[in-house]
Amino acid sequence: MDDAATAKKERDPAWWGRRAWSLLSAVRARAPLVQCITNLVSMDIAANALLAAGASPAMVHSLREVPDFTPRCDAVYVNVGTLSEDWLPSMRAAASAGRPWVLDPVAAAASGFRMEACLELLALRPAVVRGNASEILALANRSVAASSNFKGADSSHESVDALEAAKALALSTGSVVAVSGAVDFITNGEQVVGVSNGVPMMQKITATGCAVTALIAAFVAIEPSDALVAAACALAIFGLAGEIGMESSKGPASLRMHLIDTLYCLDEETVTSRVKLSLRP
Ligand SMILES: Nc1ncnc2c1ncn2[C@@H]1O[C@H](COP(=O)(O)OP(=O)(O)O)[C@@H](O)[C@H]1O
Ligand SMILES: Cc1ncsc1CCOP(=O)(O)O
Ligand SMILES: [Mg+2]
Repeated sequence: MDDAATAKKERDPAWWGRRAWSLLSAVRARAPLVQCITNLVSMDIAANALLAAGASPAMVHSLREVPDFTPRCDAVYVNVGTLSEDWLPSMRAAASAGRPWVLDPVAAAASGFRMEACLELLALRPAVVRGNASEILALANRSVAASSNFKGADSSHESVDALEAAKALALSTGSVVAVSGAVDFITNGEQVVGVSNGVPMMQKITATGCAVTALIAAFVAIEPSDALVAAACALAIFGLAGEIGMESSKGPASLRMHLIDTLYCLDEETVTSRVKLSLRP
């Protein structure tokens, strides 16, 4: 049996269930410190998602604090959602501080300034870049939106539309690329993992994408040598929390609350039996 066939056989649903549970358990046990340089919209939900999962969020943005603070962090999370010229130097410095870090390229195609910033940050080799399909397509094509269906921070594409772009971006950058959507795809350019947890209502809560990227940073802090598995398991756990949270929710506001509560309460039986991850052919 060749390596790919062996990996596929080992990574059956039970294997993924055990991995997802062991990474969530390790986050709870070790409470990784995650520096977040994230947009103003997402700060609350990203910090609360990290806390509910067991990590320690710190929204520390000042360039002057990076030399003292960032080296003490277990991971760094950079998100360009409300990018300004003032924040970019802190993002560069934190990304260059030698800690594992992840990038969320919110609305990458919104402007030349934002696209250039994202490409510059990508060149600093994040362990993972997680975006929606439109963001990953724009980054792979290095293109600022021209079309009338551009929706800013929201996606106007399905995740599957960006799968080939994600693989190409992963190969050209050396980062793991995660495309979120109805099915999340996570790839290092060679292997592709699909995650089928989640509910459509998650798109109706602002900054759920930002929050799941923060969670990816916490999982990467625990498993820096396997960012593909860390990112896939974080997406599955977050999606599962959304799925279970939806059972008690009437709409986006109550889902936001129940998702965070569920993230806090997830147990081994629920995680191992309900995460839906698979290695794609
Ligand atoms: N149609 C969907 N069905 C199930 N889960 C979804 C769907 N769309 C998004 N999600 C989930 O919502 C979260 C945010 O993803 P997404 O909306 O794609 O990101 P963004 O907020 O950056 O646009 C992810 O966990 C993703 O899996
Ligand atoms: C609405 C908005 N505007 C700038 S950042 C932001 C939040 C985007 O969050 P997400 O990418 O998770 O939808
Ligand atoms: Mg987003």
